[in-house]
Amino acid sequence: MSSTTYPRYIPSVPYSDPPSRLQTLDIWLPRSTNSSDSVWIVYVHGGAWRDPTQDATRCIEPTLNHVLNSYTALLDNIGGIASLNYRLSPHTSHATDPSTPHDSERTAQHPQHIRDVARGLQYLQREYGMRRWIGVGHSCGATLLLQLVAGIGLDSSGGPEALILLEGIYSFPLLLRNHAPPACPEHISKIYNDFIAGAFGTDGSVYTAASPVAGKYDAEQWPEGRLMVICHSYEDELVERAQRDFMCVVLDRQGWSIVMEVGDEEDEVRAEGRRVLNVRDLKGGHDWIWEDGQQIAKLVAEVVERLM
Ligand SMILES: N[C@@H](CC(=O)c1ccccc1NC=O)C(=O)O
Repeated sequence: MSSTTYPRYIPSVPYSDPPSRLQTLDIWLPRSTNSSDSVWIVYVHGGAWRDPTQDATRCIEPTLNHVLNSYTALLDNIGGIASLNYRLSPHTSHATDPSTPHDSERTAQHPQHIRDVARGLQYLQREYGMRRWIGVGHSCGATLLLQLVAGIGLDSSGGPEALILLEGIYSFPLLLRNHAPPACPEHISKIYNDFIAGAFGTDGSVYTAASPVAGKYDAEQWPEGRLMVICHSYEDELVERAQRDFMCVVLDRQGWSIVMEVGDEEDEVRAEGRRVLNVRDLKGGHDWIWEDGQQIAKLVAEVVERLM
């Protein structure tokens, strides 16, 4: 007879019916039972909605190792850690793994990505009793988490208590404008146009409506929201600071209290009804941030502690 031991890692769990290759998630459980107060961490990877080399397992691994090795006290408050895959958009020019037109896992278009993410979260709520949770998203993973709480491309939305947003894309029109010639070389501009068109089609009005900056983040739309930590590194060579600045303006207008400094007394998320937006600078290049994972683990530990 086999007994289940903890901590327990469960890879590639299908969350859809019928199951499919990328409608899966990885779960890490610290123990067999959870108190209803415990918080889940849900990671959503980036890769411009199309990069086959950025998946749920690989992208959370460095962060997960830091959490498990360096923040062990934290685990008492964590119900589980999950990392989501979602179906991707085409990437026919990928150097090592180009997509083919008949691969239904790699021909997705908005709102399929966000609907997959929402389905994955519903699965965790249904099958693992996930109640309280914190979303962590890198690049287009940050975009997807804001679309989720704003209900962009969804019939219903469901709420994390906090979001950690890393090097995210929040306005598609601004991203394309900031990567247009002559300031940006033609071949680079084409990459941005290609992945936005791959993920959202070629109708520019969709870009505006689907951008997180067009969403609502007030207490009516997202009642569970208490804390957002929105992060950017000046060394990010792919997503520019203006994306974060634009998102902060939108959140400020919708009643979020911006706190720039660590340990500022304004930063009191325990106060009833307070919605705090922390703006943080990270170090390192766009992908190095998740490849290294140390800064992400530290942020996760901090946010869990502040919510408890
Ligand atoms: N590695 C990606 C590129 C990528 O991820 C990216 C490029 C520019 C700006 C943002 C990006 N990723 C966001 O999720 C690709 O293969 O298309």
